[in-house]
Amino acid sequence: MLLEANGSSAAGATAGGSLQSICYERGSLRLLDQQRKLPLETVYLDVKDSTDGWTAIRDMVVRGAPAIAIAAALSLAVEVCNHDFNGTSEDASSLLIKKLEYLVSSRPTAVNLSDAVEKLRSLVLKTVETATEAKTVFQAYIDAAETMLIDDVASNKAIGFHGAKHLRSNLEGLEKISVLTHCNTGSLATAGYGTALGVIRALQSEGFLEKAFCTETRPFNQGSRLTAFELVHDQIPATLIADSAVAALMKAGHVNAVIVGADRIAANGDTANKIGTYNVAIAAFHHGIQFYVAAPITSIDLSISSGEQIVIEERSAKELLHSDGGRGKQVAASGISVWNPAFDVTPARLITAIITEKGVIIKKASDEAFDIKGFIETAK
Ligand SMILES: CSC[C@H]1O[C@H](OP(=O)(O)O)[C@H](O)[C@@H]1O
Repeated sequence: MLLEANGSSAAGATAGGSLQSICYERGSLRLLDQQRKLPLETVYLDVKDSTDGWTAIRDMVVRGAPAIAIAAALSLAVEVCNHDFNGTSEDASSLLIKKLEYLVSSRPTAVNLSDAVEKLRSLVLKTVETATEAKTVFQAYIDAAETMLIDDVASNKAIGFHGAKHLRSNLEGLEKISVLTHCNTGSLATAGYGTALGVIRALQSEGFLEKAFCTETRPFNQGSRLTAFELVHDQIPATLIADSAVAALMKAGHVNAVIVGADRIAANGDTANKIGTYNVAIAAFHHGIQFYVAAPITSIDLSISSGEQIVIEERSAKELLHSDGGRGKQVAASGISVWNPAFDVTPARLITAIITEKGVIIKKASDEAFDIKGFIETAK
């Protein structure tokens, strides 16, 4: 059961004054409850084990493709760190793999979770080949899970660097640019700094950002509750708009580029992201506005050839029937049916380029699809 940590932290600012959704030290994991109204309600929940981790991910206490993967891995790390275990190294391996397979069932669309689980599973199987004690297997697992937390921030800063550099060279003639983003892809969706919001942070730090526009991102309101909070916290010039105002803002000439995150990118570049992203991409295409996806390589799923194969999570009707992403008062009439997909797929032909920590993936002029496999092979 998720318990509120005694005494919530200051308004979300933790290590180094930056916002963090994941507060971890060996043996202890606390997650910022992102169902709440940030920054008015800043509550951290204690996560004691993988069951708490699964619940926190399913309930979107923690959300965001990279953050989901890291929270899952660390929830199991605190479980094995704090529980006595009397089995063999083989027993430890079996326990970890069983718990990892359970964690991956918490949310289906973001590939980062299954990617992290597969990497950790392989590490456990390799470790147990030579380990003579259970604690050796557990220690290797904990070290690997902690490394994911550390590596993610560095990855996001590299995404920010490559993204800002690419936009500055591809939006020549503009002293500063205004960028629109959808959902939340910042420190509250990752281990810190963010992906698409990381590019916005990099543009701001280089003096190239005029303004960031963020959409509310109904029905969970990641934009109005989370992205607006991050932008205000970092004193980045920003304006919040309704999802339905995107096309009008573009038509008025206020948007120079769009940058969004990703939950799963297929081998051809088709990208699953928060519901509403496809709408934004169509509007950008109609208005001749560059549309960028920013994501770590761990968001790429080369096992699927196109977005048709991406499983789209459908969430509770309550998120639409009630206010505040489902936690508030009822607003829609009882008896109305609801369709509430949490993601949609933007076809590669509507995406200008994909910004990763290894560099920017572009299409050959005439192509509608990306050669992502080729990029990854050369980026190694
Ligand atoms: C860097 S976060 C990537 C991605 O995850 C978000 O989904 P959710 O809030 O449901 O976890 C959103 O699609 C972001 O773009």
